[in-house]
Order: sequence, then structure tokens, then C-alpha cells
Amino acid sequence: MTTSYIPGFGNHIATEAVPGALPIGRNSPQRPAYGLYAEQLSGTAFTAPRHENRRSWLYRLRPTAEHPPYEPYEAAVRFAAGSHDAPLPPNRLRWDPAPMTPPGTDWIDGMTTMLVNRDPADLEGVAVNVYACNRNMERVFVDADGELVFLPQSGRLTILTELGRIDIAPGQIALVPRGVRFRVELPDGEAAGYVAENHGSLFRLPDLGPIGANGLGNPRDFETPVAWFEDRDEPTQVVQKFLGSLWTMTLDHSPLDVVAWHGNLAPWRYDLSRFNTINTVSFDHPDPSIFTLLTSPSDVPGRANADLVLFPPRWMVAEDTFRPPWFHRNVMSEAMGLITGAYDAKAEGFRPGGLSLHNLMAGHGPDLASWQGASHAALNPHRIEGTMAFMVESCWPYRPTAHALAHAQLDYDAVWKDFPKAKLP
Ligand SMILES: O=C(O)Cc1cc(O)ccc1O
Ligand SMILES: [Fe+2]
Repeated sequence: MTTSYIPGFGNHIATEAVPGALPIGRNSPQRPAYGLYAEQLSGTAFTAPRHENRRSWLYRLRPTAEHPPYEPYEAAVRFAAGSHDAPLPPNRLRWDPAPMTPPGTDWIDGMTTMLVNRDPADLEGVAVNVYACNRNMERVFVDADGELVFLPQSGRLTILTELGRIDIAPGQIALVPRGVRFRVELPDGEAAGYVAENHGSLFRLPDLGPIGANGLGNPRDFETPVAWFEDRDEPTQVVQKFLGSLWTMTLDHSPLDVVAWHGNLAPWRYDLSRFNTINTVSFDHPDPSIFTLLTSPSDVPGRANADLVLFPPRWMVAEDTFRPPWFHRNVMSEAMGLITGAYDAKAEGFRPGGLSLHNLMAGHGPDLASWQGASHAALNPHRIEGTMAFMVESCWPYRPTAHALAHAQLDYDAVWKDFPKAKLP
């Protein structure tokens, strides 16, 4: 089945899967068409400034309110696992790609939470998860703790949400808003990748400042699916993440039953190859904020709760410049993943599907081999090909989960060993 998408970021959209399902001129008529139930889903406070206000109106076969109590969900022990509370060493950490999970693992049970900052109840912070799964979900998931950004690394995903169906492959990403129920299917039979969970203010396109009105992620390249629903009166398990733990209950129908909706809170997908990468054409390596696709601002101006930053294929032309990322210590904390290829600051050890953490003030930058190579490379125009790394940069230091701490590479520090000492005249 192919899906139609509507282009644009944060636009007000009106879409109906059955003609006449969407009320005209009002949100909540006394009797919506066909006996549908009107329901508002808000992504911001009712009173948020108009340009930030996000909500949608859903017209569904049954009201979401009709459900039995939730009970603890005991499986998926690595998903939503709380962070490690003991004092956290200030070490740099890196992880190999997670191994494929046992047969019969769906996306929920295949999720592993690696890094978390802030309590989801603070409505701040971000978590970085990895997933490895090999079975279509037969149940649905809903995250009350934040919006989810899917970054597939291998295997396509079909994300069937209350508001429409999204198909993505590695190289594309998708966002499902907080509170939107969905099911993940695996057209290739198995899949692995990353999911960033944003507890804070909604991801938006960054201001472009002197770049001007165009560039980086352009709004029309974000695609929102049209209304789609299933009319299925069969027991359907719902798993919910709420305040950092998992809960479940079973409905007697599929909750993916939204026949029509309108509003500006909706899932979308984006093809990373559409990113209009901007960089120096003179000298020096710009701060990586130049590569920001999406930002979730914090309450401090200019300091992101979370930035989603891309490192796409691009030309390197800087003159008399050390071209890869420089050595640095950062007040922001940096989680990085690799979708494909190699990353220009790490010669080896950072593999597609792997993850790294350079927390608040951790000294990091090029490893020895990358530093040696780039310090002596001929500075011809050079195209970095076939790569896609990303960073989830946050003003809140990350705490790895106990699982993540137990599975980090053993000697990551060694990549910065044996740099020759500078020689003074
Ligand atoms: O540490 C990293 O590799 C991420 C990063 C990339 C870059 O180009 C500049 C700074 C930075 O933190
Ligand atoms: Fe960095």
C-alpha cells in the first residue's frame, strides 16, 4: 500500500479517509458525522503563543477515554530502564552496534534505552535508545513522555500511527508526536536503528539568522501522511511509556481508528539527503550547530534542550585548516550515532549502529589516526562520501543506563593515546 503525504513542517492540515468525516467550520459539532468521536490532542499548553501552539483534532470510531486501567508491563526490561544513579565517571564512552535480538522480538521488546537526561516528569531532557527487532508489532505503543524521532540504521520501517502511515528506510527519519499511538512493521523482516525521545519543547526548525530564508532542513521536505485508519474489533494490547516506566492494558479494538483529523500536531518523515548542508568556503571548521536539522529549545535563549545535528556527505574545501572536528570541551553534552559510512573524526571503532557519548566538559576530538591523517593531508577540494552521522546534543548531561554502562567499549580512551608532545623552539 502506498501512502500519500502532505509537504510542510508544522502546517495546519485537514485530511479525511472517508468523505464527509471532517466537520466543516467547527471542531466539536453536537453530533459529528457518522457518530465519530471528536477528540483534541495537544502538544503544547492551550495558552502557548500562537506561533508555537500545536494541537490536532481527531475524529475517531471510539473515544480514547474508553479503556481499562493500565498495569505494569513486565517485559522490555531494557526499554525505559531508569538511569544509573551512582556517581557517574566523567569518562568518554562508546558502544558497538547492539546484537540482533532473539527471533520473535518486536520493536517494543527490541528497544534498549542507552542514555537519559532529566526526569520525563520535568518536561525537559532527551533519551537516546537503540532498537533491534525482527517481528511486526501486533500491539500498539504510545509514549506519554515525549515525541519520538526514528533514525533507522538497517531495515525499513512502516509506522502505522493514529494519524497516518509512514514508510521510511535507512537515510530517512520520522517523528511521532507525544501521545500518538502507533504500531511498527518491518517490511524487511528485521530492522535496527536509533530512537531519540524528546521530553522537552517540541522539535522545530532552527532559526537561520544570517543564512537567510532558505537552507539546512527546508520545510517542504517534511512529509505528513494523510488520514488512514483501521476498523478492527479485535483485542489489541496497548503499551504506554509514562514517567519513565512501561504500562499496559488491552482494548477490544484497534485504537488506530482516526478516520479524519485536522491540525498542526502530526507525525512526519524526512529524507536526510534533502538536507542542504552549509559549511565554510574559506577557512576553519565551523561549530557543528551549522548542521542543525531540528532544535528543541530550553528556557535559556540559545541553549538547546536537544539539537538533532547531521553530518552528511559534503565537500571539504577549507584552506590552511585542520578539516575534521577539532579538539574541544563542550558545555553541551554530545550523543552521536552513525547510520552509514565512517565519521571524519574517528578512523575506526565508531561503527554504523554504534553510539558514543562525550558528556559535559569531556575532552574529545579527532582520534590519533584521524589527527595524523588530516594534519598532513593535501588540502584539495575533497568530498566526504557515503556517510551519515548524527548527534543529539543536549544542555543536560547524559546518564547512561546500567545496561549501557555494562556494555561500553573497554578502552575508548586509548584512541587519544600517544599524541606527540608539541616542541617549543
Ligand atoms: O565531537 C564531535 O565529533 C561532534 C562535533 C563535530 C564537529 O564538527 C565539531 C564539534 C563537535 O563536537
Ligand atoms: Fe564534540
